[in-house]
Amino acid sequence: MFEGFLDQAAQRSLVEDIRRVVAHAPLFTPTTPSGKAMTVRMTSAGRVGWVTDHSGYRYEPAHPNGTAWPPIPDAVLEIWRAVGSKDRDPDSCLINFYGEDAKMGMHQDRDEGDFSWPVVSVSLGDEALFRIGNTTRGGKTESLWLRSGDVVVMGGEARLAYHGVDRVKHGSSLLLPKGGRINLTLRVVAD
Ligand SMILES: O=C(O)CCC(=O)C(=O)O
Ligand SMILES: [Fe+2]
Repeated sequence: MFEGFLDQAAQRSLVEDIRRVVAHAPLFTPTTPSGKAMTVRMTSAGRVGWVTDHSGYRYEPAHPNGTAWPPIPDAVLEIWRAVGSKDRDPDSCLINFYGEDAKMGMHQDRDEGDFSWPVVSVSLGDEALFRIGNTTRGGKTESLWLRSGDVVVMGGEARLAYHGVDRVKHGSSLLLPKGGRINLTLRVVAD
């Protein structure tokens, strides 16, 4: 965990980059394979983007509306190169938006083809209570508040750790005028 990795100016600039991505690839409400709407809204940048619907969890080369995902902004790639890997760039940047009452249940990130690459996560906006456990469901977990500008790397042992977001403290940051939290997750998909 890199606390306060991004300064205010870097955070504001990233928000502008994300606004440009969202202008091309609008946020959508994903549904789980069992048909339940998730509470986060999401979109992606990169060669492929993560989607979920009745057909399952997977990476797709296009947004559900049929258009190609926009490229990953350079400033986002720079974060990956600094803390993730210099050997290759990520294929995908998932953009999660947490409004009031949004959360994310405990899960593993395992739709990628190669778990030797880390997952890099960037938090912007409202504070979130992040929970991380073991590589098997259940057991002891650890909770930490992720604040705007924090960067988390899930690699090695932690790459397949169960994790989730229990809650977001709405209005705890001034970065986004209407409140809310943006989380970026960078991943090598490798297939
Ligand atoms: O919002 C977060 O901090 C975590 C997001 C996450 O785990 C995911 O998108 O897979
Ligand atoms: Fe995840």
